[in-house]
Amino acid sequence: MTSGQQTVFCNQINSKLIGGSKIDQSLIQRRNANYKPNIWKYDIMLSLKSQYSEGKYKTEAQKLKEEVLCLLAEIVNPLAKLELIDSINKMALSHLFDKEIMESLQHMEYAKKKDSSSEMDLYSTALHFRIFRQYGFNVPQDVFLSYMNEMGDQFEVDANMDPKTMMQLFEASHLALKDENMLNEARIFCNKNLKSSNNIIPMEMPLHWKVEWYNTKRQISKHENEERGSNLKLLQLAKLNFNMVQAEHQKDLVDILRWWRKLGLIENLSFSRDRAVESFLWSVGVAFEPQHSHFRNWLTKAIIFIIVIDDVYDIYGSLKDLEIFTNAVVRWDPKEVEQLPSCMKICFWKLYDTTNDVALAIQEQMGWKLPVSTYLQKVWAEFCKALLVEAKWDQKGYTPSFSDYLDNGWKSSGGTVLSLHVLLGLSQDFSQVNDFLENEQDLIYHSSLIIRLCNDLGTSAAELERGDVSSSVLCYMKKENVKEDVAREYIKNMVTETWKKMNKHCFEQYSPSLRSLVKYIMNIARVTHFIYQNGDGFGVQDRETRQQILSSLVESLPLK
Ligand SMILES: CC(C)=CCC/C(C)=C/COP(=O)(O)OP(=O)(O)O
Ligand SMILES: [Mg+2]
Repeated sequence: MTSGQQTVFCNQINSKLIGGSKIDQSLIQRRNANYKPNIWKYDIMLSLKSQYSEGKYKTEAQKLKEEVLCLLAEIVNPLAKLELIDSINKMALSHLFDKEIMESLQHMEYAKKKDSSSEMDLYSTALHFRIFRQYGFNVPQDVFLSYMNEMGDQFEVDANMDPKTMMQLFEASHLALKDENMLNEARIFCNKNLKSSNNIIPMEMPLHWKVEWYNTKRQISKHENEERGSNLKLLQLAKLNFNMVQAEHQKDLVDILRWWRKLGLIENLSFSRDRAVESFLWSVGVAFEPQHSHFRNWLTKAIIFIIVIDDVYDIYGSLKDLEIFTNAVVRWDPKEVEQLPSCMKICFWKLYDTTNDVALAIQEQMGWKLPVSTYLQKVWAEFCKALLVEAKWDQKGYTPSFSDYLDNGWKSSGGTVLSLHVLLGLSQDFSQVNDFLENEQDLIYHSSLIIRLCNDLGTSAAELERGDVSSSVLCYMKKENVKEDVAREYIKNMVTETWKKMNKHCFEQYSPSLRSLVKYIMNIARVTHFIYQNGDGFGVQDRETRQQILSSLVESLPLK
């Protein structure tokens, strides 16, 4: 039976059953997505233990940190200082030097204002522009004006410029805001020229879209190859810090796997993905800093449930089941699931218990008296309601309009669930959570939209094959009557435009703690880029995702 026929069959059963009578579960045909089983041997993962938790390494790292601080203070040349800051960031050390980097940049900005005659070449301009924007300084795009043609609508520079400059310009152009035409031109110019010189410089995702922690080892080895004497201490610190932070992540992972095994959920859901390790990798990508262990624990649990519940809606549940399940989540009431098949009952109970436990843990950890579970429950309800809308479309074989699809799709992406965990787990106080929800909603929306678009770009092929009809790729193809490759290009462009809208939050006058919340929410979008860059990194987890897990969570760096 094809999946389309299955859907029809399911609908007939649904219409027979709706009307209050008890559901005969044996009559319902269930789908199966044939997702591969978990590839990680939990016993081996549970035995992960790193020597880098030992106190002696902390002392060594502190000494190296002080030496790098001296280096940062000593460098007078602005370009050399910016390059050092760039290296610190790329090797995931920025959290150790946040205050000093900010002070250095403020000082540099002041000095530049005093001496505005100093000329910069394109490489320095682009580096300066990117680093300052990253730290919230409102550098105008006009710094690139002298590289534009007279009309100001095209980049007029040598396309054979040295690769280092081209890469720097490429990176800078991704910090553009909406309607910044010069930066848009710069991006188009670099994309075109980098593509044609693909053999010399491999085409990459821009740094601004990359997950800092996933990229750290590569950056360390790049620096090692280009090593200049003065940066030796920085390199030593980066390697040691990587191993020490990884040791913390390993402890977190062990905690999560113990919880996951004890929960005993997946044994009851044969159709669903068992992705505890991959979900943990996701939360490491959102906040890798060692002090955020609790947050990673809470977020990983949420991600595991997003995946499982998504499978319940996309694969297993009949429409009647899904309406009951959604209603139970909306009412947050275990009594509502009586009529469901046992696996869905168990899924609800486990979600209910886990969410309430996480809410209590957040309250305890943060010292809040407010009922955090109400916030979490609401966001789970919104997620399930959006999944129900998609399930109805799919099971009826109905393709929504592109805009209707996206209006629902950003909610079904799970981005709001993830973002709320960021706010609850990483805010300074509860008023900050409420302020953020009131004033910065668009950031949550845009980050969620990127999840939806990247997910659709990565998974639509398999979903189309399975007979699912809701995907931005398909909706756009139908709306515009175009082929798949045209739709994919359009959606890729939408991702770029959405980043521009998110970038505006880089330049708001935020407090440092609010600035980091913005960064963590943007990190959600960055992880999505990684997971779905070459297809479905969650569904098919034995390629890039596996490599990244080994590299980030399992294998330490040899220290010479
Ligand atoms: C953990 C997070 C936030 C994941 C990203 C989006 C998501 C809901 C994936 C579920 O898998 P899927 O590929 O089956 O998604 P969908 O069914 O929505 O297409
Ligand atoms: Mg799905």
